[in-house]
Amino acid sequence: MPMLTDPSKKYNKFTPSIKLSDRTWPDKTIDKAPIWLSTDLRDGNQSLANPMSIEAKTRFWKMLVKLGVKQIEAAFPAASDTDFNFVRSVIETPGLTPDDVWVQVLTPARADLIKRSFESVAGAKRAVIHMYNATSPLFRDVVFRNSKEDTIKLAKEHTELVRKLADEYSQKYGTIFAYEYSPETFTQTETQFAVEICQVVKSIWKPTAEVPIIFNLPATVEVGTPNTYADQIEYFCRHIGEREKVHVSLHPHNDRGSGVAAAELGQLAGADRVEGCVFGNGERTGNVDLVTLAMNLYSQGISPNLNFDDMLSVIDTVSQCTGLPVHPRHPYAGELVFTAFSGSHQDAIKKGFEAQQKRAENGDHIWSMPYLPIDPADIGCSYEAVIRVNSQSGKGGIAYLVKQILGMDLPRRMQISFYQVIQKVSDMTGTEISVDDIINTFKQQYYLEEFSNKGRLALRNFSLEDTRGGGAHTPQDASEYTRVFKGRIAVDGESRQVEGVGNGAMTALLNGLEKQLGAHLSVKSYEEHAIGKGSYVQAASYVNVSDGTKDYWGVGIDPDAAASGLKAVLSAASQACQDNVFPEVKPVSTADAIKNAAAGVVENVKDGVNAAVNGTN
Ligand SMILES: CC(=O)SCCNC(=O)CCNC(=O)[C@H](O)C(C)(C)COP(=O)(O)OP(=O)(O)OC[C@H]1O[C@@H](n2cnc3c(N)ncnc32)[C@H](O)[C@@H]1OP(=O)(O)O
Ligand SMILES: CC(C)C(=O)C(=O)O
Repeated sequence: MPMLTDPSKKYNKFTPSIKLSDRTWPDKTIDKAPIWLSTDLRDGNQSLANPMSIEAKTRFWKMLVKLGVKQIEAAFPAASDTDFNFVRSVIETPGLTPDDVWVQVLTPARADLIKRSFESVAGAKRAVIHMYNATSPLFRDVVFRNSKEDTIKLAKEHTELVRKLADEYSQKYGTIFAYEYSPETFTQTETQFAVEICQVVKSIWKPTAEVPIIFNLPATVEVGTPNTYADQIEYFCRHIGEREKVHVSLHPHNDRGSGVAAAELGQLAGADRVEGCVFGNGERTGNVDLVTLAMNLYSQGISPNLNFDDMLSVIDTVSQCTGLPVHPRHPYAGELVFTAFSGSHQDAIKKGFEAQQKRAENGDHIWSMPYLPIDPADIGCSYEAVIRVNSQSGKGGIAYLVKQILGMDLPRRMQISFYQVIQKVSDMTGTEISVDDIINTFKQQYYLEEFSNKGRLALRNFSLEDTRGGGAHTPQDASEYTRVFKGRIAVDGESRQVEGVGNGAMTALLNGLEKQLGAHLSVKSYEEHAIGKGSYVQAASYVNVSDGTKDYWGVGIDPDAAASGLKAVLSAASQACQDNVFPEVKPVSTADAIKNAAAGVVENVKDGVNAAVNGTN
């Protein structure tokens, strides 16, 4: 049937039975983690087309224990042998269940199923028996055909049985039992009635402050906005007696997509405990997502008491055990959630990382980063995944990747120039450009192959003479040249002797190139920084040269600062060759240029870069 133009003819607005006018939860904040209960192996399992095998459940169980979950609903043991045997296995297998972990099992209010559930936990150190029956008018009328009194009687009589069996089993096995009672469909139940039935249950169970009774108040189906849930929870917390002997527990489902909000407002309203599933698996749209809840706390500086520092392995385990993928946009865990494609985001993140690093050097480690609510490293993600490049990207993000991978901090104007190169590639392909592609393009553009200069013009060896102290040529005044460059430059692989003079190493080389190749290039700007530390330190040089009509950027890397500057000049000059700047050196395809240059490197390997660095030739 198509959607109705007037849905009011079919759907009633949800109206909660209570509405607090003096609610206090809106003014509260969450200051600590709740008690967590994972129901992945029960609610999460019952909703799968193919429920988990014992092996899958065991793998999941181990992961939950490792994450730090202390209460785990292992199964609905009366449902199947698999479920029953799994509970036996977590109790009997040495090392599977630490002493501080509670094994929880779910049962309906039916005597045979309660008995079977007790049999499943025989010998456990700590066990929570969780019993439920639906309490809302719809279920009372349609499913159970029960009055309110009948519903209370059902809960009362079966709680009596749970009490009796708990006493017997704890005497026999020394098990510490806790009791959880869920008025299923709580949010659609008259809240006063939910309190009434829970008072009766509590009077029979007789909890202590040491082992409180758990009243689990489920949004079995999420039918209202989270504020209505919070009102119901606050009302319940205010009216249930002996509050110190009660743990109020939330069990939100996500039918309206606000399960996380409901759980957070429910905690503001006084709840002590939250039941949910990792990545929000569960019936229909799922149970509330424990990862999001925990990481929301973490991002506020509150320890969730759960450890997601290896999120990728959690994703692997959960998706392999359930057969369900984790959405790429899933909060904190999806593969795209720390990724920025768009230029302005990348620019802000790059600046943010630089500022963060500076603050950290002064002892301030507080995370304050544009667009990234948490540090991806905290959940085991690498920074490389943060910035990815497509046609929406800008110079900042691309420069960030070059810096991350090659350690090269490009001058701002060079960032713009390289960005234009990448933009051409991305316009051509129309797809995302991988980090490898960016780095390869960078190396090709500036003739850097494994950091040796393999341009069309490549440095083989050189010496620099300082003429200030007398030497072969004595300058007449300070503006005159003070350097003489002598060296061998491979021009498309053919080694040529180049000699020139200038007031610095780079200008002397350019002077030599002009004499050899017949065109003048001048240096417009030059920057340099160190890469690496200690004995591995290298100099990275960036030079911008011009023939008077067009600018060319060049890059050089070398352990020797002078050699790195000279390589940068040749890297820029190699690009100028492509524009026919040197009459003698004709443009060739980039691939051919690299091939030629590489051949030249092999040919000249003996008098190669090492000699040049030492300035001995
Ligand atoms: C909101 C939740 O997620 S609750 C958990 C739900 N999970 C599951 O149901 C998974 C496991 N369930 C099962 O394996 C089976 O349903 C069993 C073993 C529990 C029961 O199986 P069956 O005896 O074949 O009954 P069936 O599944 O049809 O259950 C419906 C009966 O249980 C009754 N019932 C349902 N919930 C409860 C409850 N909480 N307490 C007591 N009786 C209940 C129904 O009224 C119905 O009774 P009727 O047969 O007299 O009309
Ligand atoms: C058994 C109860 C807690 C349940 O799963 C629900 O109401 O969703």
